[in-house]
Amino acid sequence: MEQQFSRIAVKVGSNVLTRRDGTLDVTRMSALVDQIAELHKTGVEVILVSSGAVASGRSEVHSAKKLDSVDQRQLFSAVGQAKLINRYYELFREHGIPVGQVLTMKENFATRRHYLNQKNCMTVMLENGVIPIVNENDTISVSELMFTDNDELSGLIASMMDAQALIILSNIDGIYNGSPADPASEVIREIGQGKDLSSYIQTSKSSFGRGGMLTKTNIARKVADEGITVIIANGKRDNILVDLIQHPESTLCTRFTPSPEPVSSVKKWIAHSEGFAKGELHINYCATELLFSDKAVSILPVGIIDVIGEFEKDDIVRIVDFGGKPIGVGKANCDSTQAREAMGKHGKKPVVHYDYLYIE
Ligand SMILES: Nc1ncnc2c1ncn2[C@@H]1O[C@H](COP(=O)(O)OP(=O)(O)O)[C@@H](O)[C@H]1O
Ligand SMILES: N[C@@H](CCC(=O)OP(=O)(O)O)C(=O)O
Repeated sequence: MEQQFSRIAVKVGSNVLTRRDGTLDVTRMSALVDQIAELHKTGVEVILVSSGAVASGRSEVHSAKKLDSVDQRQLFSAVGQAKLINRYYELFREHGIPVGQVLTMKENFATRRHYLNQKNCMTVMLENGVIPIVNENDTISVSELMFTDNDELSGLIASMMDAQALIILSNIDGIYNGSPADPASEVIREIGQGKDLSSYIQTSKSSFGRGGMLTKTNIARKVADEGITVIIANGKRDNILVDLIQHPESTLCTRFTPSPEPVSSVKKWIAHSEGFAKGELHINYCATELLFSDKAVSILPVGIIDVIGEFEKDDIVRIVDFGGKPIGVGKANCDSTQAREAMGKHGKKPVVHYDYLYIE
């Protein structure tokens, strides 16, 4: 049977991999590994983004003194990640598939150079038949250096690796159109572009999860807007991965319709760089109108009314419209002093070139 996708990213949430008492659910892991191995053997390249380090370390160490939340996370993840990757290594070895560990953090996506280094690492792994198993490096990513959760990380990875699909496996069948606990609620099967889901999403999270359904939904929409199919499905259901790929019509899940327009690799990087912005370019009404038209336009000094913050050439800057609303991000073509000097003037070089501009 012809398969729809040749490269996918699969994100497995903590709750899929852990039992209620917080111990690692090796039976579930084994079932997921069997499915990934089956897809791998049919020629689908899989990048696995796996949570579960903290959850699996929790049962291994019992500290004599009370630990604060940062110490706990660092201790449990250091122990738990070793346990997790060891299990994966053994399970994939039974299928004759080599795996490699990629531990990363938010900062590694901030500069284009680090970004491309990571991309190269995973590309060379895939080219050599190695399945990358990615997780956040929880031992050193604390507070503002942390990803919201691994859903955010999986979105960045799917985008960076030009995956055709991102499958987010949680402990729920998809996004419900009401409280998941309400029997009248149903799974929304397809979510088109521009659909606002905020009224459906409860703030509740599963017991070991970090971000909840809201981050999943936000990240899913952003990634789908880059032309990548995003699927949210239940990782606790038997054979879910294989069914999603081989029987997409009859398998329960929520699917985000991907944008039909391809987005360039550099624009994908910029799209996910909002959190690294070093400054702001405030633009006038006319420039805002032009940015939302069909034309490919750059941010020219003549349309800039204010430059906030200090930034260097190639830093990420936020684009703010005439009403003070952030509307996008871009890579600066000059530093903030040069931008201020050129502001409001005609005939000057773009401060952000169209190729390095992402408007939301
Ligand atoms: N409308 C909704 N549809 C589905 N799940 C929802 C909804 N609103 C809130 N949730 C909650 O989101 C949880 C999944 O998010 P999360 O706890 O982050 O999981 P994971 O650990 O897999 O990342 C579900 O278990 C559910 O309790
Ligand atoms: N890096 C953490 C993942 C935490 C996290 O984001 O969990 P989840 O919300 O279940 O995807 C770990 O491995 O425990």
